[in-house]
Amino acid sequence: MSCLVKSNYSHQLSSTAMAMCSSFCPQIPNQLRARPICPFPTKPQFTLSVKAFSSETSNASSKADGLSARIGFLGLGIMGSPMAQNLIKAGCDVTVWNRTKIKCDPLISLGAKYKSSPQEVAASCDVTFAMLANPESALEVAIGEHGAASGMSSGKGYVDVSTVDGATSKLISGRINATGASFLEAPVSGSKKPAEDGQLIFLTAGDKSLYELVAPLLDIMGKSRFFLGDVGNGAAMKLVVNMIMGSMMASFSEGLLLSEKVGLDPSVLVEVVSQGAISSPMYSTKGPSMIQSTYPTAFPLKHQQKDLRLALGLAESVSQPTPIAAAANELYKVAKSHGLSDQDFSAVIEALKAKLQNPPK
Ligand SMILES: NC(=O)C1=CN([C@@H]2O[C@H](COP(=O)(O)OP(=O)(O)OC[C@H]3O[C@@H](n4cnc5c(N)ncnc54)[C@H](OP(=O)(O)O)[C@@H]3O)[C@@H](O)[C@H]2O)C=CC1
Ligand SMILES: O=CC(=O)O
Repeated sequence: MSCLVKSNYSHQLSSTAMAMCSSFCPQIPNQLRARPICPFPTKPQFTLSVKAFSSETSNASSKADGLSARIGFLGLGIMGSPMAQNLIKAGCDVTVWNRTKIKCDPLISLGAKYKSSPQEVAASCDVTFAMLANPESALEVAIGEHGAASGMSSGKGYVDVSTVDGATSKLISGRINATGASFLEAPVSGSKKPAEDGQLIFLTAGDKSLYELVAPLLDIMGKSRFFLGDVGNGAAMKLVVNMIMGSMMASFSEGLLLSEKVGLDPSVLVEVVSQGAISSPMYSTKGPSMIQSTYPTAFPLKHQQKDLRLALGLAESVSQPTPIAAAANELYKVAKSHGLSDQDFSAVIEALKAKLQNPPK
């Protein structure tokens, strides 16, 4: 396993690193170049890999001359839109597709190209990212009719950043590899704001060469990246992290409601929690709106429940007891059944309120 973190690097990029960064994103503005957005290791290992993406030219030097990698982005929801936007703002050549076409428009106005199917995006790009809702949509977009796989071929790369289970990821990987292309799973930890701020954490696994090749792009969208080995390990890491997060939010919800019931001010609870050993940015950012019973969506509740469901499946596959996550999952299911799927996952607190626990007959 290896991990690279933006802040671990010197803010002064080596000239080689800058040249490599430029080969992907030739128009990175100077103010971004001054920041450590392309934190290469001191020994860049990209020269040969860059050639692999250069489908219109066969030598790396012409690539460095400005024939930048063409990047596809499939899925422009809460996460995909800001991620693609950061690539565009960094000067990358980005082609977008989204099932609901209108969500492409803001990115097209920023300079993105548009293609009308995942197949066309993959066919016209060197590396294609996909950020989709769940295993079903990730499969449909990757290997369904007019899916990305049908536009892939040797020398191209497919990077799935959606949160799915390992079996889904392996299925997609197999179909992508069968075209001669490379596959990397790279689910992200971090929500809407980290996506906007380029502060995501990438949990990658699969083709190491592709990982190294797209590292400068991951560094535009994120603050750190882990390479975890074989396909399935990135998905598993993401599901374990989100299993913990879902349980934490359910427990926090119980605490907020209990504090209020016994006459305490839940805002003070949020403050106390924020100063102690269980402090988490999640509690301090979401606590105040939860107290107001408002749940502006950053991470949709339906996705958190999907992640708990997939994590429970993962746990079952290795006979690992996870009773706390199982209980939390039931709460998210209750919340979903009351129409809260598209609210932020902090709306799980509603499932603990008497009116939802004992709905009127
Ligand atoms: N939001 C967050 O905080 C985080 C989310 N994630 C994960 O990232 C992924 C995306 O999340 P997020 O952006 O929040 O989700 P959204 O619900 O905002 O976006 C989902 C995307 O998937 C597309 N989609 C859904 N079903 C299909 C389908 N059948 N065919 C084609 N496209 C489809 C949607 O297209 P359309 O616009 O047409 O509906 C949209 O582009 C999920 O796996 C989630 O678990 C990971 C980290 C944080
Ligand atoms: O998957 C959600 C997140 O915040 O990470």
